[in-house]
Amino acid sequence: MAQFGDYQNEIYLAGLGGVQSKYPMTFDELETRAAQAMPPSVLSYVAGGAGDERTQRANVAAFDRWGLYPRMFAGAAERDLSVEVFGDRWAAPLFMAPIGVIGICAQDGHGDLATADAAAATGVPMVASTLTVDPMEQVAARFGETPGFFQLYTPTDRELAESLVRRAEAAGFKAIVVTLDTWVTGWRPRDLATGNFPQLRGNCLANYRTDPVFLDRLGRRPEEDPAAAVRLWAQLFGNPLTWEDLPWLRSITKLPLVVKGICHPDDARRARDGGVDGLYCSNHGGRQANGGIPALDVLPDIVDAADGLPVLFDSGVRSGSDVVKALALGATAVGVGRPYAYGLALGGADGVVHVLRSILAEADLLMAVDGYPTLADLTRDSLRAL
Ligand SMILES: Cc1cc2nc3c(=O)[nH]c(=O)nc-3n(C[C@H](O)[C@H](O)[C@H](O)COP(=O)(O)O)c2cc1C
Ligand SMILES: CCCCCCC(=O)C(=O)O
Repeated sequence: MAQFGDYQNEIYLAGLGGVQSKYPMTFDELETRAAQAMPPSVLSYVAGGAGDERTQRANVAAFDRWGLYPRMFAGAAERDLSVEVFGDRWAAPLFMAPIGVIGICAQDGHGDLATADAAAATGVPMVASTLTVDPMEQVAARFGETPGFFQLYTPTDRELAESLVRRAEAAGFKAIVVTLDTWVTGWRPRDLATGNFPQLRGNCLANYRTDPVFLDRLGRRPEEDPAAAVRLWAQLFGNPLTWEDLPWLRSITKLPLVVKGICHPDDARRARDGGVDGLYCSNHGGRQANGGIPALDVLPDIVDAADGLPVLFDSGVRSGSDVVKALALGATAVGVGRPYAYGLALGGADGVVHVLRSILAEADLLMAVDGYPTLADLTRDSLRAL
């Protein structure tokens, strides 16, 4: 049985490692090299966060407060990391978190498609943002056998929202992830300094530009009047949802519905009672609210409140050992964010594949070394607070 840890041998055999390694072997090196490769405004968009980025750093530091107990005589020669999520069996409990405008991270500007190619190559699902450079149908067509989710930024115009969801269903996405924490962008000093938001907005409209309801609202094709398309931005993006909207969201799709941004157990319970199929514990990587709580710290409370519903998690995941810790704290599957954007900037689809395979290999080898052959073996008792 092939194991994710086999990537270690592949790296040795292919000579990908060493001082002049083709790809970085640590997150720090990945970030440094990506920073050299990315245009400054794209780097500020990806790397930056809210305020002085305290929460962003705290997300990462939270993982250091947990240690995994090594267990002996566990015979973990073979590991099974597979997990069932909404009826599909994933080879590993890892997915790519939605990254809006990811297209611009690739050198050819089509990073959405390259990310989808990486999903197809690795079996690691992509959650495709509403805000893509290429339309969702083209993204989904590249997934191959790998399932993909569609992340919805809910437009104020409900008919437009419903149209996006219908298209996601038709394109074969397997779940709808509604992001709740970003109906307006937070205070992001790096983006303010580079002034890149107008350019970003112009680059993420593919799903709207190809939408029949949007085109109907516009009256003519956006190519004929790009300024009008941009003026419509406020209606596309700025919808402060309330609990009153949940029954409507639930009603517009038969696909599994997941709500992203859940970091309080009361919200988790209320969403569960409102009929969602999954909770997504995330503080948006500290990009939205500064001075908050690391997402990992609230994960166990969300898992308890979920009462058996799947809980997706992201924010601060930088390595395979981070993935293992989040799983031990109860996550059903763990999302990688910034690291794969950096992989994309460095090496296109190949770069993303390397980042994902490295994270999976580290997680797998850690489970081998520390004696956890299956995900079921990883529990809160596997961890010790440091
Ligand atoms: C450049 C960038 C763009 C993002 N765009 C979206 C988005 O369109 N939709 C969404 O739900 N989350 C978005 N996120 C948040 C990610 O899904 C995820 O929550 C975050 O990256 C986790 O933090 P980390 O990357 O530091 O681990 C974005 C994150 C980054 C870095
Ligand atoms: C004008 C681009 C806004 C992009 C918002 C995407 C996002 O969620 C993020 O965190 O950035």
